[in-house]
Amino acid sequence: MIESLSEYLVSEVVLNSRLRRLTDNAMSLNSLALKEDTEGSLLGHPLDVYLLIRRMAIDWKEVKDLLRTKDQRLSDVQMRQIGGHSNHTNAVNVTFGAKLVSSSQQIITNKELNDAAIGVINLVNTYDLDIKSLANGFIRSKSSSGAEVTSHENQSKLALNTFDCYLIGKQSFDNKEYLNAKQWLKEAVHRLDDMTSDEIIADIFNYLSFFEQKIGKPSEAQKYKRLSVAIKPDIETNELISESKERSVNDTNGIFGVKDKPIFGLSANVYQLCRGERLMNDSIVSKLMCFYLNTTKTPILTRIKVEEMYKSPQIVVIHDFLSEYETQTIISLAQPSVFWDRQHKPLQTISRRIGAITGLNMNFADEYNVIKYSVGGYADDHYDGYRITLNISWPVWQRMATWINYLSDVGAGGATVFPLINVTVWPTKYSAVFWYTLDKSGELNGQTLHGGCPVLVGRKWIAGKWFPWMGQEFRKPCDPYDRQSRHYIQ
Ligand SMILES: O=C(O)CCC(=O)C(=O)O
Ligand SMILES: [Fe+2]
Repeated sequence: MIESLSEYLVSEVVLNSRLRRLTDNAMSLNSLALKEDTEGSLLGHPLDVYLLIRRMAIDWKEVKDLLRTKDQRLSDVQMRQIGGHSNHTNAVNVTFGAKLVSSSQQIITNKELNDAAIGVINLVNTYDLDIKSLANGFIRSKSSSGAEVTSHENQSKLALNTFDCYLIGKQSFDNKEYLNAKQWLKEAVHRLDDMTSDEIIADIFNYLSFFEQKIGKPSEAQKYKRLSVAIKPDIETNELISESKERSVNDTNGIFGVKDKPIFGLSANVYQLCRGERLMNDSIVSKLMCFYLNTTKTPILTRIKVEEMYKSPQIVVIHDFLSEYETQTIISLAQPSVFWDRQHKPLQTISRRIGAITGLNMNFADEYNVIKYSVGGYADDHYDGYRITLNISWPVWQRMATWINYLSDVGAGGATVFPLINVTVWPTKYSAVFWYTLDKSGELNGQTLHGGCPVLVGRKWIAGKWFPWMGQEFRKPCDPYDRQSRHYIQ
């Protein structure tokens, strides 16, 4: 669509500068998005993703309107694909960025724009990002322990404008994150220009007046109110900013600025773990070891580097497990995302190594499940098996263990976290993480709850392999009367 519109515009020579600017912006963002699909490295910044969606939602609507008034020939211009992303991989996309990519049939809707704003808010909350820096295109954490991604390549190509900060501020308000909302709206004020509509300016001042009133600064509130009314005399006053807004503030037990809505996970420590804070007791940490695995079972195994992340239930990271060739093979075969690995030679070799390390029978393992997370993509906390009790029959499809290969490095974020035992596993290309979900008794180990943190910068590719219970009874026999023992690798 962008290309056909552009051709049309060039031929008409009736362009005004506004139209030219809008199309130029969209063209450069569009080529960014297209490049991303083939090279996998662009659109790796939250603002690039947000801005692309905004351009599609807002600017194109404007282009369309401008053209309509100029020339009815717009109807000849095919409103075809946005972004041209039809050949995206079939891998699961748990992300607001990917939503854009897959919704190529239609003009992006306001709902998608709001989702993009929510994506930005989620990242701000999870990684405790400094809003001022982010609005300027930099990713910087407020706290010293948080994500610190300040290198040049992690700066967005474009900073946010008044409308963006206003939209994200309003969305934060709806999420009851009032302090963040206020900060976003202040950023909106800093960016006011003659492109901003009076409607929006008045609304920003109206919100700010409301915030100042709430935190007990009536004179500041008055100041903003005057500004707001000067622009739009008929604007609702503070007191009337609407019943629902008033009520939603009271919902937070009167504490102004409380973040009461986790985006994923059940507990606050999920966020801390995602940010890389160390929460594990020193006494537990001191017992964790790194070692070379000795096995004579297969000659392929020479030096397998194992790092214990937790003792019991045992969670281990296998460093440098895959080669570049093996990694690329899995990624290229990941269409469709589930496939039989037995036909591919490199995959057979990988399987033999996994079998030798874990002691599991690979003939009964699931196929790889390859997942690509884009910026903002995450996996909610979950167990890989079902909670069942011993008095009911043992389903053979119950999952017993999980192996995850990390197929990429991640610019920032994207850790795999176990919030109940304070374990953070950082995704590093070529490495793998492994744990048993079931104890020796056959019961699910309640401490293996885990999730994937939102990707902050870049991409995260993983290939997961689950092991159903069936087929492992001779390798890892269970004992329903042993309620203490766990399974271990080898
Ligand atoms: O993305 C992650 O790090 C975890 C994914 C996961 O737990 C799963 O696919 O079952
Ligand atoms: Fe999982």
